[in-house]
Amino acid sequence: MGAAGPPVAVRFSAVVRRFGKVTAVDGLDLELPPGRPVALLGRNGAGKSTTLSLLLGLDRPDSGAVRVFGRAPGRAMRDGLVGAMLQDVGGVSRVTVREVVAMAAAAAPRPMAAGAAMELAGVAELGARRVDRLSGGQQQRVRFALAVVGDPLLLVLDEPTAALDAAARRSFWESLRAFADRGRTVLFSTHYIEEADDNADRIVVIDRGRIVADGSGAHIKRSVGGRLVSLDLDGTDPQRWAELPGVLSVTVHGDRLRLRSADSDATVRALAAAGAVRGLEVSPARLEDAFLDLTSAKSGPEGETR
Ligand SMILES: Nc1ncnc2c1ncn2[C@@H]1O[C@H](COP(=O)(O)OP(=O)(O)OP(=O)(O)O)[C@@H](O)[C@H]1O
Repeated sequence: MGAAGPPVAVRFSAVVRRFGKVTAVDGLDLELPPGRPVALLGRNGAGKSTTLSLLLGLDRPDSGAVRVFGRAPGRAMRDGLVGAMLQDVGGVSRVTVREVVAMAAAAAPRPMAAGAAMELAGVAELGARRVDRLSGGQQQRVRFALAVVGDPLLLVLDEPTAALDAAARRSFWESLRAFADRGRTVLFSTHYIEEADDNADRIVVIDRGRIVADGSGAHIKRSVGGRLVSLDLDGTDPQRWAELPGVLSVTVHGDRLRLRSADSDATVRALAAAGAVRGLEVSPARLEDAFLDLTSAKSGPEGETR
């Protein structure tokens, strides 16, 4: 922890992690200042879980370094600075919610009251219930209570809402924001850009183990930019449109062709000249489009990715 300015919560320096031929994390440089919710966004297999495992000291990089509040990840965990909610946490049987949260509190160096963690997670009224008899959504909330009861400075969550329905998601994010409002750093992974945009101040987009965008939702949208020109597929190879003026990328969604364009007027003129105007629409690029563009195997010309 340096004397100048606040300490960095998380620092990845040139981190590489390979599994056989797969490079799951590919030279990752990332710095998170304390006190903000940050989303790690990427599609399946992008390297999110591996990144979080390295951060938690559950795995080690092949090269590069990971530091959490200036300490080795394992040390930071043992010092109670980090709380985690991972994807595959085995169920606990026979104990009640209150018991399991109290046990976790007893194991932490400087916990909050078990009741406070249950309150924060929205499981205060489930205290006397057996954990193994709760619904999936309720169990997820208990896991959240277990992750926060140590009152960690950094909370790490791997796809925390994967198994939740819409209502459970909403209340989960409320709990998470309430925790972040205590000035804690929160890093969560997700597949969903809307979820990232709604619940994080900063979105780090990762693809093939590399950061392809980093900033607010608005920043990411701007950095991808452009407008979306969509039209009905005409049965020809979509690739033929990749070379049209302005076109940054070409994707196919159902029976629609989507061209993201830096100059939609020029793209539309070229399409019209080629007689391809069926169902033509021009719209601003949405956040979802930006994400797809950043992370889908590019079918158009390689775009600037940062
Ligand atoms: N223990 C492992 N052994 C072999 N390959 C692995 C291992 N862990 C991860 N990988 C591979 O590394 C890549 C990144 O996986 P990772 O689980 O980090 O991605 P992810 O972004 O978390 O994906 P998801 O959203 O599906 O959980 C994938 O290609 C995956 O198959």
